[in-house]
Amino acid sequence: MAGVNGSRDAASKTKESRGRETGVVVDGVGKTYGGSGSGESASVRALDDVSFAVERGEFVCLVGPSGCGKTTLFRIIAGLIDATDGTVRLGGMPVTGPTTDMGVVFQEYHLFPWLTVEENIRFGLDRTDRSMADKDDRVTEMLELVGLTDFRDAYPKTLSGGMKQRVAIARALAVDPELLLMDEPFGAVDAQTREMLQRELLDVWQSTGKTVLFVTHDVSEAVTLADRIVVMAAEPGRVRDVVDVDVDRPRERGDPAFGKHVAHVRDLIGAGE
Ligand SMILES: Nc1ncnc2c1ncn2[C@@H]1O[C@H](COP(=O)(O)OP(=O)(O)OP(=O)(O)O)[C@@H](O)[C@H]1O
Repeated sequence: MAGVNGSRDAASKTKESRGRETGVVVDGVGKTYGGSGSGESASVRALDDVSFAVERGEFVCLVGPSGCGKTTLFRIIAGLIDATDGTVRLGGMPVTGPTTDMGVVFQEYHLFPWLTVEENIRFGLDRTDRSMADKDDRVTEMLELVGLTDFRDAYPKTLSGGMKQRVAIARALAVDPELLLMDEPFGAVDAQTREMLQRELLDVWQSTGKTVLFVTHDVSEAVTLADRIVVMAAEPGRVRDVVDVDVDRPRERGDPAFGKHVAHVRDLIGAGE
């Protein structure tokens, strides 16, 4: 099991080795919340000098203890909040706000309850200049991809949690983003559905070749899914290590190599607590 240093080197290596930078590069990102200067509110250093790169087509999971800044980092990468220091680049371009180059999936689905499954998937497409026929084809393709063709006209409230999350994934992928960015997407479903969604997500990833950055607090989930795992430490949030998951897919939880990776990542998370 190779531990790779998640330093600035990782960010620059990607750039150098490929000429043109692809995938995602998180470069020296820091975030300080609050601190009014009047002494009324103390500042919190949520992230400090976080650097790592996700290569194009790679599946990377981000794990760490509660409060290590996973949500903060996710929001910075998604362009929802600004970093205090450093930059995030996608395909070599700085991320300065939300962009259709990223499909974002949250734990809480965020579907529009007044729209059908089809209309939810079509939502982002309607903000592009694709032709109507192209949009129709894309929606049909996405419904097939996530196995919801028969639920095209259903409303979200009639769907199970797992089905809602499939709609959210289809909606995120519909505009053909470079990056699929996911924040604890399977955190609200039962264990059996979670395992099914994990298998389905791997199928989607393998068939689309998308770059995926997936935040989870579940180490087994990270070892099931990822090519590499970025392990964070808290106070301040920083990269402790980056672990290669060199276990063949499909991965079995009973496989000793799987267990070894889980134990290693748990040790890294526990170190220093
Ligand atoms: N809006 C905010 N204002 C001030 N402090 C914040 C804010 N959001 C987060 N923090 C602080 O920043 C640190 C990182 O929080 P964050 O929610 O990003 O961590 P996390 O790893 O996602 O935690 P969890 O796994 O518990 O959700 C924590 O100390 C938190 O209290």
